Amino acid sequence: MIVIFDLDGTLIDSAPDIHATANAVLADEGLGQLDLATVRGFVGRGVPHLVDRLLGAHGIADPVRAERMTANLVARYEGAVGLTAPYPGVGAVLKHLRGRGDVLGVCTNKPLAPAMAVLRHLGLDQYFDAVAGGDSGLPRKPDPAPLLDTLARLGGGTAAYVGDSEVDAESARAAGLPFLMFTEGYRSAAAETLPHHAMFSDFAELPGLLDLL
Ligand SMILES: O=C(O)COP(=O)(O)O
Ligand SMILES: [Mg+2]
Repeated sequence: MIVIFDLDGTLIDSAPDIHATANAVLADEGLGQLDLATVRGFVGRGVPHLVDRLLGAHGIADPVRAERMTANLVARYEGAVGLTAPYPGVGAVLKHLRGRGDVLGVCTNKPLAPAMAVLRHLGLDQYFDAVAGGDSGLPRKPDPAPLLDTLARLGGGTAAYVGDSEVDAESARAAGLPFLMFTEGYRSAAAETLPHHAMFSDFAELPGLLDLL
Protein backbone atom coordinates (compact mmCIF):
# COMPACT_ATOMS: atom_id res chain seq x y z
CA MET A 1 0.00 0.00 0.00
CA ILE A 2 0.93 3.67 -0.11
CA VAL A 3 1.85 5.29 3.20
CA ILE A 4 2.23 9.07 3.34
CA PHE A 5 3.79 10.67 6.40
CA ASP A 6 3.67 14.12 7.93
CA LEU A 7 7.14 15.34 8.95
CA ASP A 8 7.32 17.72 11.95
CA GLY A 9 6.01 16.04 15.08
CA THR A 10 5.50 12.74 13.23
CA LEU A 11 8.75 11.40 11.76
CA ILE A 12 11.02 13.94 13.44
CA ASP A 13 11.11 16.01 16.61
CA SER A 14 12.18 19.24 14.93
CA ALA A 15 10.70 21.65 17.48
CA PRO A 16 14.06 22.36 19.19
CA ASP A 17 15.62 23.62 15.92
CA ILE A 18 12.45 25.53 14.97
CA HIS A 19 12.38 27.05 18.46
CA ALA A 20 16.03 28.15 18.27
CA THR A 21 15.48 29.63 14.80
CA ALA A 22 12.29 31.41 15.88
CA ASN A 23 14.08 32.98 18.83
CA ALA A 24 16.91 34.16 16.56
CA VAL A 25 14.33 35.83 14.30
CA LEU A 26 12.58 37.40 17.30
CA ALA A 27 15.95 38.72 18.53
CA ASP A 28 16.60 40.24 15.10
CA GLU A 29 13.29 42.09 15.54
CA GLY A 30 14.13 43.23 19.07
CA LEU A 31 11.35 41.02 20.42
CA GLY A 32 11.47 38.78 23.51
CA GLN A 33 12.22 35.06 23.44
CA LEU A 34 9.54 32.36 23.69
CA ASP A 35 9.84 28.98 25.39
CA LEU A 36 9.96 25.64 23.57
CA ALA A 37 6.43 24.50 24.47
CA THR A 38 4.97 27.76 23.16
CA VAL A 39 6.78 27.58 19.82
CA ARG A 40 6.07 23.85 19.48
CA GLY A 41 2.38 24.69 19.66
CA PHE A 42 2.78 27.00 16.65
CA VAL A 43 4.27 24.30 14.36
CA GLY A 44 2.25 22.38 11.77
CA ARG A 45 0.56 24.97 9.56
CA GLY A 46 3.61 26.26 7.69
CA VAL A 47 6.06 29.11 8.16
CA PRO A 48 3.73 32.11 7.55
CA HIS A 49 1.38 30.80 10.24
CA LEU A 50 4.29 30.24 12.63
CA VAL A 51 5.46 33.84 12.12
CA ASP A 52 1.94 35.20 12.67
CA ARG A 53 1.79 33.30 15.94
CA LEU A 54 5.28 34.53 17.00
CA LEU A 55 4.12 38.11 16.45
CA GLY A 56 0.74 37.40 18.03
CA ALA A 57 2.48 36.17 21.18
CA HIS A 58 3.89 39.71 21.42
CA GLY A 59 0.52 41.30 20.70
CA ILE A 60 1.56 42.35 17.20
CA ALA A 61 -0.29 41.94 13.88
CA ASP A 62 1.85 43.49 11.12
CA PRO A 63 1.84 41.94 7.61
CA VAL A 64 4.96 43.83 6.45
CA ARG A 65 6.96 42.73 9.47
CA ALA A 66 5.56 39.21 9.11
CA GLU A 67 6.79 38.99 5.53
CA ARG A 68 10.28 40.13 6.53
CA MET A 69 10.36 37.64 9.41
CA THR A 70 9.12 34.81 7.19
CA ALA A 71 12.03 35.38 4.77
CA ASN A 72 14.46 35.60 7.70
CA LEU A 73 13.11 32.43 9.30
CA VAL A 74 13.29 30.44 6.07
CA ALA A 75 16.90 31.61 5.51
CA ARG A 76 17.97 30.92 9.08
CA TYR A 77 16.20 27.55 9.28
CA GLU A 78 17.93 26.19 6.17
CA GLY A 79 20.44 23.74 7.59
CA ALA A 80 19.23 24.01 11.20
CA VAL A 81 19.21 20.26 11.79
CA GLY A 82 21.56 19.76 14.74
CA LEU A 83 18.85 19.61 17.40
CA THR A 84 16.45 17.46 15.34
CA ALA A 85 16.07 13.69 15.73
CA PRO A 86 13.69 11.05 14.40
CA TYR A 87 11.22 9.67 16.93
CA PRO A 88 12.29 6.26 18.30
CA GLY A 89 11.81 3.43 15.82
CA VAL A 90 11.19 5.64 12.77
CA GLY A 91 14.20 4.50 10.73
CA ALA A 92 13.49 0.82 11.45
CA VAL A 93 9.80 1.05 10.54
CA LEU A 94 10.47 2.92 7.29
CA LYS A 95 13.02 0.27 6.34
CA HIS A 96 10.54 -2.49 7.23
CA LEU A 97 7.65 -0.96 5.26
CA ARG A 98 9.87 -0.40 2.22
CA GLY A 99 11.19 -3.93 2.53
CA ARG A 100 7.70 -5.42 2.41
CA GLY A 101 6.88 -3.43 -0.72
CA ASP A 102 4.95 -0.42 0.59
CA VAL A 103 5.40 2.85 -1.29
CA LEU A 104 6.27 5.77 1.00
CA GLY A 105 5.92 9.54 0.73
CA VAL A 106 6.05 12.69 2.86
CA CYS A 107 3.50 15.50 2.81
CA THR A 108 4.55 18.36 5.09
CA ASN A 109 3.72 22.04 5.47
CA LYS A 110 7.45 22.67 5.99
CA PRO A 111 9.06 24.22 2.89
CA LEU A 112 10.60 21.57 0.61
CA ALA A 113 14.28 22.62 0.85
CA PRO A 114 14.59 22.32 4.66
CA ALA A 115 12.38 19.20 4.60
CA MET A 116 14.77 17.52 2.16
CA ALA A 117 17.81 18.81 4.07
CA VAL A 118 16.70 17.29 7.36
CA LEU A 119 15.61 13.99 5.76
CA ARG A 120 19.04 13.73 4.10
CA HIS A 121 20.84 14.69 7.31
CA LEU A 122 19.03 11.91 9.19
CA GLY A 123 19.50 9.35 6.38
CA LEU A 124 15.73 9.01 5.88
CA ASP A 125 15.39 10.46 2.35
CA GLN A 126 16.25 7.04 0.82
CA TYR A 127 12.87 5.62 1.86
CA PHE A 128 10.62 8.11 0.06
CA ASP A 129 9.49 8.21 -3.58
CA ALA A 130 7.87 11.63 -3.18
CA VAL A 131 8.33 14.50 -0.73
CA ALA A 132 5.88 17.42 -0.92
CA GLY A 133 6.60 20.71 0.87
CA GLY A 134 4.35 23.54 2.00
CA ASP A 135 5.76 25.94 -0.59
CA SER A 136 4.63 23.86 -3.61
CA GLY A 137 2.08 26.46 -4.67
CA LEU A 138 -0.85 24.28 -3.63
CA PRO A 139 -2.92 25.29 -0.60
CA ARG A 140 -1.35 23.97 2.60
CA LYS A 141 -2.84 21.27 4.83
CA PRO A 142 -5.55 21.11 6.24
CA ASP A 143 -6.57 21.51 2.59
CA PRO A 144 -6.58 18.02 1.03
CA ALA A 145 -4.82 19.21 -2.16
CA PRO A 146 -1.19 18.53 -1.15
CA LEU A 147 -2.11 15.10 0.17
CA LEU A 148 -4.00 14.16 -3.00
CA ASP A 149 -1.15 15.51 -5.12
CA THR A 150 1.40 13.42 -3.18
CA LEU A 151 -0.80 10.35 -3.60
CA ALA A 152 -1.00 10.96 -7.35
CA ARG A 153 2.80 11.37 -7.54
CA LEU A 154 3.12 7.98 -5.85
CA GLY A 155 0.93 6.36 -8.49
CA GLY A 156 -2.41 6.35 -6.62
CA GLY A 157 -4.11 3.36 -4.98
CA THR A 158 -4.85 2.18 -1.46
CA ALA A 159 -3.25 4.66 0.91
CA ALA A 160 -3.10 5.98 4.46
CA TYR A 161 -1.83 9.20 6.03
CA VAL A 162 0.25 9.17 9.20
CA GLY A 163 0.40 12.45 11.13
CA ASP A 164 0.40 14.07 14.53
CA SER A 165 -1.99 16.99 14.52
CA GLU A 166 -5.46 18.39 13.92
CA VAL A 167 -4.17 19.75 10.60
CA ASP A 168 -3.23 16.26 9.43
CA ALA A 169 -6.47 14.69 10.67
CA GLU A 170 -8.53 17.24 8.76
CA SER A 171 -6.41 16.99 5.61
CA ALA A 172 -6.78 13.18 5.60
CA ARG A 173 -10.53 13.37 6.25
CA ALA A 174 -10.99 15.84 3.40
CA ALA A 175 -8.84 13.70 1.08
CA GLY A 176 -10.78 10.55 2.02
CA LEU A 177 -7.71 8.77 3.40
CA PRO A 178 -7.56 6.75 6.62
CA PHE A 179 -5.65 8.69 9.28
CA LEU A 180 -3.25 7.04 11.69
CA MET A 181 -2.37 9.43 14.49
CA PHE A 182 1.02 9.47 16.22
CA THR A 183 0.21 10.74 19.70
CA GLU A 184 3.67 11.99 20.76
CA GLY A 185 3.87 14.96 18.37
CA TYR A 186 2.64 18.57 18.45
CA ARG A 187 -1.14 18.13 18.62
CA SER A 188 -2.93 20.59 20.91
CA ALA A 189 -6.46 19.08 20.86
CA ALA A 190 -7.26 15.90 22.81
CA ALA A 191 -6.50 12.89 20.58
CA GLU A 192 -10.01 11.43 20.93
CA THR A 193 -11.57 14.62 19.51
CA LEU A 194 -9.80 14.23 16.14
CA PRO A 195 -11.09 11.99 13.34
CA HIS A 196 -8.74 8.99 13.11
CA HIS A 197 -8.74 5.30 12.22
CA ALA A 198 -6.17 4.40 14.83
CA MET A 199 -3.64 6.04 17.10
CA PHE A 200 -0.24 4.92 18.28
CA SER A 201 2.59 6.15 20.51
CA ASP A 202 5.28 3.71 19.35
CA PHE A 203 6.31 3.35 15.71
CA ALA A 204 6.72 -0.41 16.18
CA GLU A 205 2.89 -0.56 16.23
CA LEU A 206 2.52 1.04 12.80
CA PRO A 207 2.93 -1.97 10.44
CA GLY A 208 0.26 -3.90 12.36
CA LEU A 209 -2.14 -0.94 12.26
CA LEU A 210 -1.64 -0.58 8.51
CA ASP A 211 -2.44 -4.29 8.11
CA LEU A 212 -5.84 -3.68 9.72
CA LEU A 213 -6.92 -1.04 7.18
O1 LIG B 1 4.43 23.77 10.09
C1 LIG B 1 5.38 23.32 9.44
O2 LIG B 1 6.27 24.04 8.97
C2 LIG B 1 5.50 21.84 9.14
O3 LIG B 1 4.69 21.01 9.83
P1 LIG B 1 4.30 19.51 9.36
O4 LIG B 1 5.57 18.79 8.92
O5 LIG B 1 3.76 18.97 10.63
O6 LIG B 1 3.31 19.67 8.25
MG1 LIG C 1 3.06 17.64 12.08
